[in-house]
Amino acid sequence: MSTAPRPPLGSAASAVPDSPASPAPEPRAIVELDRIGMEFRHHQVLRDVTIRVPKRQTLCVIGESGCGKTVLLKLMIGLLRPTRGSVRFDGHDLNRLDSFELNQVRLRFGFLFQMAALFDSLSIYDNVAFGLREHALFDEARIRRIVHDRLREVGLPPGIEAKKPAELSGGQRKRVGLARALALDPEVMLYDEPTTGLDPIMSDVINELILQTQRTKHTTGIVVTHDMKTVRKVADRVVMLYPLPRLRPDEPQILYDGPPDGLEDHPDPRVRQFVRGEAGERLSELTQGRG
Ligand SMILES: Nc1ncnc2c1ncn2[C@@H]1O[C@H](COP(=O)(O)OP(=O)(O)OP(=O)(O)O)[C@@H](O)[C@H]1O
Repeated sequence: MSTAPRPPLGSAASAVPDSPASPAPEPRAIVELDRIGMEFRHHQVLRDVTIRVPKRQTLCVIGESGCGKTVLLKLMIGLLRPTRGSVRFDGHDLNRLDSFELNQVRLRFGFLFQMAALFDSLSIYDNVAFGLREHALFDEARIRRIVHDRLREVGLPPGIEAKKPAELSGGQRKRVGLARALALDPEVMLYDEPTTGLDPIMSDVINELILQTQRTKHTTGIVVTHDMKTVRKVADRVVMLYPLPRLRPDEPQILYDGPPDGLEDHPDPRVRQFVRGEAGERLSELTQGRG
């Protein structure tokens, strides 16, 4: 058995030369979900969902609580395997990768979790350095520079490095989480409800940082959010999912896929109600135990 280190996964699609006669190609998708179905012990959460995310796009995924948005993010990085359909990253079918290759793919993602998910017992410095050390890519002097730079980019002073997460505000913890997610220069950033629990000003700071990341680092962004201000500020495109229990079997689960400015006056009242935050029939449905 060979013990030689394997080269990093390359781009499968880039190996295909462009034909000079062919029309301008569609921007290449970096993340592709193709006819995904997802069930947990007979509880079906996603049905026949297809989403292609081109490089550098910022996609916001919206929809009622429980419709499967976080599951979608986990499928994209292979933390969950779909019951049906395929997930591809930069041309590679995640289902066909072994654990080494899947790890190589995950290195190309940054993930800002809902509650920032910092390690309480570690200092802020060690939290941001964690992934850099785990992957043993750099010496400590280089790690120190990267940690300083990332904390500065998210607007946190150097004095914060020695503190523990419990000493920080929610907004500061989110920014540390972002600094950590950006430490390895990811090509794709996944944000799971990045502004939940923050005041309006701090929410806007986080939205600005998402925009800044997209503009200066040219990352692809996938943002799961309930916050329509985030959608209006950062999205190039919006996908709205609907909870399966409230759909007919023949209805598509994606109610909307398009630019953010098409949401407000969309013909489907379920889309309009969601973006305007109107309860509509929901209160009576909930009181009748149908929600
Ligand atoms: N590992 C799991 N095992 C069993 N069920 C799961 C698992 N992960 C998610 N689910 C179920 O899948 C459904 C969708 O969950 P998900 O977290 O994706 O919803 P969401 O749209 O992100 O909701 P919210 O907006 O409230 O965060 C829920 O009913 C949840 O209970």
